[in-house]
Amino acid sequence: MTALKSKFFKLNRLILFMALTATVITFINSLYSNYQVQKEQLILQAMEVNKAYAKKLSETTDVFLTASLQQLAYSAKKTSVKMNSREALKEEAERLKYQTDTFNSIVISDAKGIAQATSPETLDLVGKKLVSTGSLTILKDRKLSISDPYISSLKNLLLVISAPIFDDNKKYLGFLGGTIYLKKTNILSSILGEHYYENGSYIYVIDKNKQVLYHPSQSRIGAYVNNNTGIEEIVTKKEGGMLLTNSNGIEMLAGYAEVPSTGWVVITQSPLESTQLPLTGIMMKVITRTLPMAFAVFLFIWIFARAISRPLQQLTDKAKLIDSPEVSKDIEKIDAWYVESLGLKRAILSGMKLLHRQIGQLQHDAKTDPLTNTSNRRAFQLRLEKQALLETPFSIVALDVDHFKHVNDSYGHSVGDEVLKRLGLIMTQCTKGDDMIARTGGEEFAILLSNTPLDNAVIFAENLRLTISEELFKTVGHITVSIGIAAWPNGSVSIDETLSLADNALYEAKDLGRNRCVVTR
Ligand SMILES: Nc1nc2c(ncn2[C@@H]2O[C@H](COP(=O)(O)OP(=O)(O)OP(=O)(O)O)[C@@H](O)[C@H]2O)c(=O)[nH]1
Repeated sequence: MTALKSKFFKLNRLILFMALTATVITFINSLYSNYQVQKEQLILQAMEVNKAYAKKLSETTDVFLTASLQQLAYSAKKTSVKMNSREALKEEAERLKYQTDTFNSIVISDAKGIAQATSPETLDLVGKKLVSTGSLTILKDRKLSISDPYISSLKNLLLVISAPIFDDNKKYLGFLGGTIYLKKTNILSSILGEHYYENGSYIYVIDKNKQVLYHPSQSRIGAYVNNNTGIEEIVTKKEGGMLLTNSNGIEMLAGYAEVPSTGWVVITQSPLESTQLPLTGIMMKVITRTLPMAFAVFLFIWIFARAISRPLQQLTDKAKLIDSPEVSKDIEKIDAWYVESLGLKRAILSGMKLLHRQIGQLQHDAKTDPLTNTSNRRAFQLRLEKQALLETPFSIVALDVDHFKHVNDSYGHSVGDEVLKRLGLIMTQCTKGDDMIARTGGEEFAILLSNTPLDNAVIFAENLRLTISEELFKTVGHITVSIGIAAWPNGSVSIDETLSLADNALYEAKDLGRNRCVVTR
């Protein structure tokens, strides 16, 4: 990953992105499922309403047809004695026609199919033979019946509700028929037409042959329904609900129910689209009610995520300053409140501790002579530079073991080492905290006496020389040392020159016979 990318992908931003994505996805998902559920509910409801409505209308139609048949049957019984009087028959026809709005016209025929009376009279059929298919079927069947629709001799699309007329000896005398003109205002249109919905809903009635008996659009009456996707199921099942595409290609929710006395089917249909109209309003309500919660969830995730990221962010920031000695204290203060962050904090702290310890060890090693555990030449040089910087006065005591080669040669190198170690200890015991002892060569040492004037340094050096000469070294016995002393400041002499002056004094001490102190003033 490039540096640019890694800078962009900050934990805070990632968490914000995660919180936002989670909230938006949840919100959209909940909206979508709500939408689907509401849609299904609305469809189911509309379907149930249409089914119930179709059932109710089919029952109403059935009640009307049954009542009409009863009415005609009763009238036919009364008419049997009037068959010889056209006047009486005319009166009965008039009564049936005008007493109720049930029929568009009434025809009373004799057994041969000759019309004996009509109402209204304008039909102009009296005395004429009825030749329409409907009339011939009625004459043949001789029973209470409701005909299939047919086109009459007067070119009306009609159906006939008829009752046979028998005398007391069961002799067939003719029939009494009430017609319903399907394409004109009729009782069916009165029963069904007063029921209508808004939003493109409508009712229609078909017979067993899928021929339309009633439809709000008059041009459809008498036509056969063929290009409706659900019509086969409707005529087979006779009762139920379904989604279909009507003859105009519109998706409709249909409920349908059979009229038991005729086998007709009443169908109520409403456009699928109109049933979904309330959806927008419902969804708006869902959105306005869900949004505050979604916002609260987002806020909660964000705040919580920030709380999770905070200790990690702080640990990262502090870990960058790992070389600073103060940073451990800052890391200690970080509130690592959950297990992983606490583990990380502890790991960083112990890592830092280890690192500082190792750095300390390395620093110590870089400045220390491993044999005598005194400082080395490099550390001594740095100390001199510091003295110069702070302009603190000091004295240098340069010390060299006399005839050390003889020690090595006589007792071995390791005995010589032990002598050097012991010397280091003796010098340490003789100096103060602020002084520095360094091994500057094989058997050479230099001691920096801080804030010590030359006279005091001479006293110190003389004491040290005596202490060493009185010391009984293991295996070796007594040894002596030669010492050169110089002090700073000393006129225009530099600090480096001061060390050389001490060295020179030491060589002089050697030359003068060893085991002595020589001062450079
Ligand atoms: N055991 C031991 N010997 C060392 C060490 N460093 C240097 N020497 C020995 O110290 C001796 C120094 O010898 P020289 O330079 O001749 O000096 P000296 O014998 O002390 O004689 P003067 O200084 O003239 O009195 C040599 O034999 C070195 O091998 C060390 O770390 N351990």
